[in-house]
Amino acid sequence: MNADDTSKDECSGDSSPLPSGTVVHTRAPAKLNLFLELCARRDDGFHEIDTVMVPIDWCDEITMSRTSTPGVQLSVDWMPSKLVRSQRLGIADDPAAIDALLGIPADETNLVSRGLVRMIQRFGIQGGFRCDLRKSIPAGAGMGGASSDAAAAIRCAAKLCGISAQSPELFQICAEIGSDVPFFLGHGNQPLAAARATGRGEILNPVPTAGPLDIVVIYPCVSLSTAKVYAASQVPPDPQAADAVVSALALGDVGKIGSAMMNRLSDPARILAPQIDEILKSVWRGGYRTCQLTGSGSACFALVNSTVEASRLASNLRAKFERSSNAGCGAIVETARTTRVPSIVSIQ
Ligand SMILES: C[C@](O)(CO)[C@H](O)COP(=O)(O)OP(=O)(O)OC[C@H]1O[C@@H](n2ccc(N)nc2=O)[C@H](O)[C@@H]1O
Ligand SMILES: Nc1ncnc2c1ncn2[C@@H]1O[C@H](COP(=O)(O)OP(=O)(O)OP(=O)(O)O)[C@@H](O)[C@H]1O
Repeated sequence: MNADDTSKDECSGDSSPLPSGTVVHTRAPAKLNLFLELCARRDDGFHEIDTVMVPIDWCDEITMSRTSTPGVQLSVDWMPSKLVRSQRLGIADDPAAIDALLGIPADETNLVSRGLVRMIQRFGIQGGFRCDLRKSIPAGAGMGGASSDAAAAIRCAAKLCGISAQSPELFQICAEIGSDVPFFLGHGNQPLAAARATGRGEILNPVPTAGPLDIVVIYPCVSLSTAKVYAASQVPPDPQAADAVVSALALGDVGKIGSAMMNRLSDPARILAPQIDEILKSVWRGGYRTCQLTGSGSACFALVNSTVEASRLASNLRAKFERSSNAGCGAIVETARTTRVPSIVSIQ
């Protein structure tokens, strides 16, 4: 997926209800946190944070249509299949691990369902939606998969029902569903290549970038609870600011970005999941100090200088961390590039 996938009409807000039977499709990109600081613990159980996020072209896919039947009919599957994913993770013969890592709810607890139910209620939409969600983004990885899916489904519903993509209610619904969700809506009329988020993560300021960044993502065979990682974290006495990362992003200077990167949730996540510690130390020993945890984990990522370097690092890390099936938990290593959100909502 590249930046051109951002639809112009999606940004112009031209909307009228689509004919009955129309099917729309969009991608839901993952995100990485180049910087994440804890500024304070709030009385409502959340933290004031200062974070810089970039969307990447590792995406889930959503296909949606309206139904005359009220409610949300949701199907969830993995790309290319749950079996292939379990084999790549080395858990094909471990039903408990498959459930823990690949078990995605298809009921009202799925953030896609939560978002669509709120759309139906907030806009008095007649009937309901059918949504087919095809997963690629690992869950419990700190990559914003569920949040991105929710924002993508909300944008598809808006397109189907002739609701402007700029309607403030869309942002409100996203902010109600989760702290990461508003980021995936983009920012006003402009596609978003990077954002600095404060509050609990819902207050967004676009960050200028010099162009796409090349990345290697390593997802270990473990799913981490965001709430548990935050609960195990400490607010520092002197929180760092994201200004250095923001300036380096504008320059597109990978070395400068790398030396300004930081994630305050890394230490608690490494204690909760020692696999993360093993991966980080191994990649750092390989000379990639730009490698760090994203969000609340468990995935880690390294910034590199080119797609060639990304391919080379990824093949080295696959040899080290990926297992054949049934050889015990491994990891999934993928190259990626930063992109922009939201992606186009296309009519099938
Ligand atoms: C770690 C990040 O992914 C970084 O982008 C986000 O801060 C988390 O965003 P998210 O997964 O959408 O989180 P939410 O679903 O809103 O909150 C899940 C739980 O994480 C904790 N949480 C989340 C956000 C925040 N600013 N402070 C918190 O302490 C709270 O215990 C909350 O109940
Ligand atoms: N659409 C969805 N995709 C994946 N998981 C979902 C979805 N809806 C609800 N979930 C549940 O939410 C849990 C967390 O999923 P995920 O990690 O993708 O969420 P997130 O909060 O957006 O991302 P992050 O890991 O950055 O916090 C999953 O383990 C799953 O049980």
